[in-house]
Amino acid sequence: MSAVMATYLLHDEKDIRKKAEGIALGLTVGTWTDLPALEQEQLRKHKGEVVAVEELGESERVNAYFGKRLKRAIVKIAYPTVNFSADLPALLVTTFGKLSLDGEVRLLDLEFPDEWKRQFPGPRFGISGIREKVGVYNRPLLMSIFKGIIGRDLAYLTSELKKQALGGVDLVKDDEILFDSELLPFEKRITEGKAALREVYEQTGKRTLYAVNLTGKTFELKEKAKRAAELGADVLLFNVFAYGLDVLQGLREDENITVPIMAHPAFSGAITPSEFYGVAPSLLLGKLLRLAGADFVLFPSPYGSVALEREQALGIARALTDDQEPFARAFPVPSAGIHPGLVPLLVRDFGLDSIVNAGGGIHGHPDGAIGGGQAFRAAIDAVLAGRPLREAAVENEALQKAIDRWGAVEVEA
Ligand SMILES: CSCCC(=O)C(=O)COP(=O)(O)O
Ligand SMILES: [Mg+2]
Repeated sequence: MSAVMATYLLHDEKDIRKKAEGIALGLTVGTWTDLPALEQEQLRKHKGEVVAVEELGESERVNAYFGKRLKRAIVKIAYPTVNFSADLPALLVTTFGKLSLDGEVRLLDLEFPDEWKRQFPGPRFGISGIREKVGVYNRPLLMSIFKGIIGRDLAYLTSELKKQALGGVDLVKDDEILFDSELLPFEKRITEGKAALREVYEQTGKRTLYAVNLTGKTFELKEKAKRAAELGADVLLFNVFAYGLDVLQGLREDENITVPIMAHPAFSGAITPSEFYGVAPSLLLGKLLRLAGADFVLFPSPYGSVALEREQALGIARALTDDQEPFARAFPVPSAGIHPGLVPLLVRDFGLDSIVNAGGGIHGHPDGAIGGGQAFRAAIDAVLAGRPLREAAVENEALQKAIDRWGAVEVEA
C-alpha cells in the first residue's frame, strides 16, 4: 500500500498508543472497532496505521500553558495516498489539519513514496541552473539585500543596485518588505534594474542577477509573474508563507513563468519555532519548499540576528540539497545579521553550494555597498584558500575595515 509517513512529537499523553490510534483513525476513516466487519473490509485500504510509538524523556522547556515540562513521545503514522489528491493542501490537511489544533503536537517530518513525490515539480533551475546564470561554479554565491529603499525612487534604486553589483555580488534581492508603489513600480524595477546591471556588466564583465519581489493579491500573481518573465526578470522573490505552498507550486509549474523563484521565510516563524507545536523547519522550509519548486530558500542562520538552532538550520540545508531526492537541488541561503567575519562559519556549515546573504553587512560597511561586497568576496576567497580572515585582511583594505567594524570568527581547520 502506498502511504505517506508522518512523524509527530506528542506531549503528555497518558496513553500515547491510544492517542496515536485516535489520530490515525480520526484523520482517515473515523471510527473502526465499532464498524461491522463488511464495512471494516471496505475501509481497510483507507485506514491510517500507527507504525511506531517511541516514548522519550521530558520536554526541554517548561510548557507555558501547563507550567511544567511534559512527557514526550515520537509517533509515526502511515496515511494511504489513495485518501488524498497529489497536492500540498490535501497533504497538509490530511497529516496535520485539525490535528494541528489538538493540543501539544508537532509535525516533525513527512516521508513520501517515490512515485507520489514525482507528481511534484521541484525547482526548475536549482543550484546548477542558477550557477549557469551567474557563471560561478567554484564558490558559495554572494547576495546582497536592498536596504533603505522604501520611499525612494527608481534613480536611487538603480544607483544602489549598481553599487552592490560593483562590489562583486552575484545577486541582489529586494527586501521582502518592499511592495509596489508609484515611486517603485514592479515593471520599472525590472526593466531599469536590468539596464543598470547591464551597464555594470559592460564595465566589469561581472554578471549580477536581480530578484524582484513578486507581491499583490494571490489571484493576480500569475499574470504579474508572466509579465515579469516577458520583461526578462532574473529572479522572483516570493513571500511564500504569506500565500501558501501551493501558490509557489502554481508559479513554478506555469510554463510561461520560467524564472527562478526565491522563497523568503517571512511569516514561517508563526509556524515553526515552538518545541511543542507547529512544523519542524527542516520539513516546512526544506523538504516542502523544494518539493513545491523553490530554487533558493532563505532561512535564519545559526549565527546572525534572527538565529535558528544550528541543527535546525543544517536540517533545512540538508533537505534542500540531499541528492537522493528526484528533484533539482535548491540553494540554501542562511541569512539575517550576516557580516564578512561570519563567512568561515557559514562555509564550514553550509559548504560551497550555499549563498552568503547580507543586507546590513553590505550597506553598513564603512565604504558603503561597494566596500561591503568586496569585503565579503575577499572573506569567501580567504576561507576557500584556507587562510584566516585576519591574515587575508592585511592585503585587503575592505575586509580589514569590515573586521574592524564587526569582528571575525575563525574556525578550526
Ligand atoms: C530571517 S532570514 C531573512 C533575512 C532578511 O530578510 C533580511 O533582510 C536580512 O537582512 P540583514 O540586514 O539582517 O542581513
Ligand atoms: Mg529582509
